Amino acid sequence: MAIKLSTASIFAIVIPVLLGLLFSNVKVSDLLFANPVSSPGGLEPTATPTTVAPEKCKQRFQVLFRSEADPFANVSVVLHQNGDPKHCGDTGSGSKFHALLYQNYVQLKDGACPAELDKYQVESLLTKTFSQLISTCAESGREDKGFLGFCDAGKDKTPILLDHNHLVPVKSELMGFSLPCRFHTREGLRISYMDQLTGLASSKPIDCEMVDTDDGDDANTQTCQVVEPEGLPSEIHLYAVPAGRVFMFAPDHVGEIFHLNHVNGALNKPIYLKVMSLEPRVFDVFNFFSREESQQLVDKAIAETSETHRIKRSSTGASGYNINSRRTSESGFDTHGSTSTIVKKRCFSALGFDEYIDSHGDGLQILRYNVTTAYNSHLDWIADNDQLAHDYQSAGVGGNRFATILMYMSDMGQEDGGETVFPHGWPEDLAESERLDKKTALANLRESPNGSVLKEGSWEESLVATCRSRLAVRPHSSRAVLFYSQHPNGEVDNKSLHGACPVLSGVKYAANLWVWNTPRQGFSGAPIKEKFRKEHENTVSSPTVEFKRITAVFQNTGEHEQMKNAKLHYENQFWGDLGPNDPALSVNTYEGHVWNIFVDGKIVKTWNISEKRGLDQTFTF
Ligand SMILES: O=C(O)CCC(=O)C(=O)O
Ligand SMILES: [Fe+2]
Repeated sequence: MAIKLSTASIFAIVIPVLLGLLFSNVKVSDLLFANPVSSPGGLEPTATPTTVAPEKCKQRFQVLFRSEADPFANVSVVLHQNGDPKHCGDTGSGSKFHALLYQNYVQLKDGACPAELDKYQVESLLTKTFSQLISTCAESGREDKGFLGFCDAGKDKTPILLDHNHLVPVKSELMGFSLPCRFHTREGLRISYMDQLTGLASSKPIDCEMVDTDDGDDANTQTCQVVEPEGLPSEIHLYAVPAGRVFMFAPDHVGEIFHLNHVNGALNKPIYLKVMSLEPRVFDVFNFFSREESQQLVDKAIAETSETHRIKRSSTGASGYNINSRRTSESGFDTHGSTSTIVKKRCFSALGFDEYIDSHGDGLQILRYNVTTAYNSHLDWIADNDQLAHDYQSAGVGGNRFATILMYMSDMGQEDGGETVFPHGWPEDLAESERLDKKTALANLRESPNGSVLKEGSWEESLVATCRSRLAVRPHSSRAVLFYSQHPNGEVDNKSLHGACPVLSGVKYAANLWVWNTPRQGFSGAPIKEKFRKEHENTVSSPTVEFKRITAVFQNTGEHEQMKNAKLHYENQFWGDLGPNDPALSVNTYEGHVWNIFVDGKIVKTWNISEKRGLDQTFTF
């Protein structure tokens, strides 16, 4: 097939080559945004690709789909914007979609028709084809940019993820070069190969019916009985995730089931979700982890002795070890235990990640609540602070927590307390007329035998009243819940407010994983605020370079009165107290790490670790 280049596309290729020569020290990642004259496409080697014969091209295309026939002949691909249960457009059935995909495939490498496509090429191809067929999936307010404008929200709204430089930009007359979307199924599976689409077009997704289980041994009190689907689908639903964003489930109604048959949960059973609330988005997670795993996590947490990881009174906030009277629980971290590693990886798969990225999650936090202890309502999304280099503005290019998976490791009875409450949500299984108001709930509590453990008029007592009138999830060993702290566009979801209800009897153990939309603060690739960027460019380590381990010792000499409340932090993560009477703190660290001294929540001293100072370094102040 002859390839015609329009004048516009010739300019689009030639001009970037010239610019590339002029600005050869400009990073590719700085260029990868919708801008017709600055694309990495132009920086690629200019050797002419070998064009293959049309017959061979066709064959290769069929192999990519593992299908000689058009898999979409009777199937329409229905497109959704990330997190939105309503669709925004569709391809219609018939040969148009397949034919256009072929045309774009041929153009993808200027007629070279690669025998294999990586996931980024697949995404680029799909983005381009959908943009040509569907005009209704634009971002509101930017309708003129069409679907491409949805996928590439622009430099100020696209966080740079670790694989940013792998993205294959889409060339178009409208946007020049723009970033592609990613595509996931309703259940979160990322489309990385064309034949996945063939599979989706040739069988309906497995569905399930909820039935009560009597084994009582794992996951939850209900289980999902697979309902074998009959016939062929007439639609495939795909969820388009803009560049730089993360997949989020798109719940439509309370009680709806998401059967994640691509994610192996506890005891090799597929995980499934049941929608508990739409605002906030809260899901009951079934088959997520087993009682055995739950016991292993508790045992390890109890046995942990290291100061930074052992279970102790919980702290709050983005930085520092700050005891807060509104969080009276105890907690510790399990960052590298074998069960915790398995569970963390499972969390990522369940959330729609196709790979585990350690820096997108905090360590698994193990929580313990004794009688009366609780965590008052809060957001897991971290509020920003001008002093911090990390950019927490997830609606822009920043990174923050976007999802929490909370796992329960104790069975709490109806009167035992310890639920997780969502004060903006409503009990999922109660008719409106049966809901309790807060006042009645408080009166009932005061009359109940467990009510007397809390002080009258305390915030804990008031929280119990909220717990008994709003959506509250009761802990049940090996039950898990998922909720989102962000909207799909990265804006904080204030309705995700939640709290841990006071325990009224027994002990509650739970574990949570906070998952971030970018690498979290202090890690390579984490977003840094503009004003701190220069400083960081010289210090942040590249993930591909091996560094030597450095032992650094920090000590307060006691000479400076203003340092009497000094606290050592790795970036903004609390490490230990460093008052004049505290022992020196010795840490293992690496080139490029940044250690800070905080006094009263403010950074007063910073050290950038450099190998040049040797492998044993001492810092006194
Ligand atoms: O323990 C719970 O139920 C909730 C814990 C929580 O929200 C947290 O640790 O951030
Ligand atoms: Fe929380």
